[in-house]
Amino acid sequence: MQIALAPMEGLVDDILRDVLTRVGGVDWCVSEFIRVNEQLLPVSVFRRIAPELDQGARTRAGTEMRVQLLGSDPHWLAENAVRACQLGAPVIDLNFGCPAKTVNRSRGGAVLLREPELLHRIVAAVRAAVPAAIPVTAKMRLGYEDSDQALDCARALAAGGAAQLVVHARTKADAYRPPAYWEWVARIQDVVALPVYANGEIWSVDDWHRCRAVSGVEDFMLGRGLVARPDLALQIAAARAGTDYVPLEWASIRPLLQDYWRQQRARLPERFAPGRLKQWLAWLARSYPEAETLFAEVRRESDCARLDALVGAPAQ
Ligand SMILES: Cc1cc2nc3c(=O)[nH]c(=O)nc-3n(C[C@H](O)[C@H](O)[C@H](O)COP(=O)(O)O)c2cc1C
Repeated sequence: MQIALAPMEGLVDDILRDVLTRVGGVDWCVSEFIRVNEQLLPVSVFRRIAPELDQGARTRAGTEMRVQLLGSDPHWLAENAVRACQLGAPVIDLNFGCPAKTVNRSRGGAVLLREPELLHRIVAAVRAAVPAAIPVTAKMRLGYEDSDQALDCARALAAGGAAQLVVHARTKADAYRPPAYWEWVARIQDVVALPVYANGEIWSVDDWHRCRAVSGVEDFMLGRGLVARPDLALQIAAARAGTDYVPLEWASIRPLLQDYWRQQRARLPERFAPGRLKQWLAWLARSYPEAETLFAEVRRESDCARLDALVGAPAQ
């Protein structure tokens, strides 16, 4: 079984990847998407979105970080994939699932799922351009309005040379509304010979048990569930191994939040750092009552020094 941390643009940046992968149980993670238009992006863009490239494409915990590209032009995706590889990307992941309006108006993300033939051309172009040793992988939703073409899309990605497929088991029209249709992961795995990961709505070990039973696959990608409960991957690994595991309590999570805040504060201007803190804390508040209390205290606070006092200093 492999467990991956999902790419989440605007939320799972390198700092959160650092903190979450240090908790453990995550086999690999992915950068936020790098938007590719009709140009070769400067090296600085890759370094900004995927700073781990400068440390062997690994988080501090040693977890592999893959680079995700999003776009619709096979040629320019291939050119930028080559650059990412030159900078050290161990895997190129292609995003065919982003539901954001701006992204889809300019033809990227989930809208491409209406055109399986284009999916094939994109993967094939990237596959042909990057070194043979670098896997090209894909992440897809089930479709745009409906899942009528889901199997065709998966087949097209496989035929184009994708080495692995993550299926976020919902259409663009479903947005993030539960449920996730894990049965579609099984249908997709039936028609392609590459490893398929199930993704969507795994918030707990119980969800994982059900997802595993319904999808039939053995590999999983966790997004919001892991952001809200940082040891979810460890909980799942223990459940799979049949070993005892005591879930982390807030006393163990709080130092992670403190470290996250310290890193965000060191990087961001004072007016942006509080937003980042509140964003993660809002997710943690779903799992830990103490985080809910802390969130209520910080939500209207924008002064970084006062937030330092509320969040507390990380133990050195
Ligand atoms: C805030 C946010 C940002 C996301 N950004 C990306 C992204 O950059 N690339 C991508 O492939 N998927 C992105 N996704 C989708 C997630 O990777 C994942 O497929 C989705 O959240 C479902 O999994 P979950 O239910 O475990 O969260 C994003 C999702 C959210 C909520």
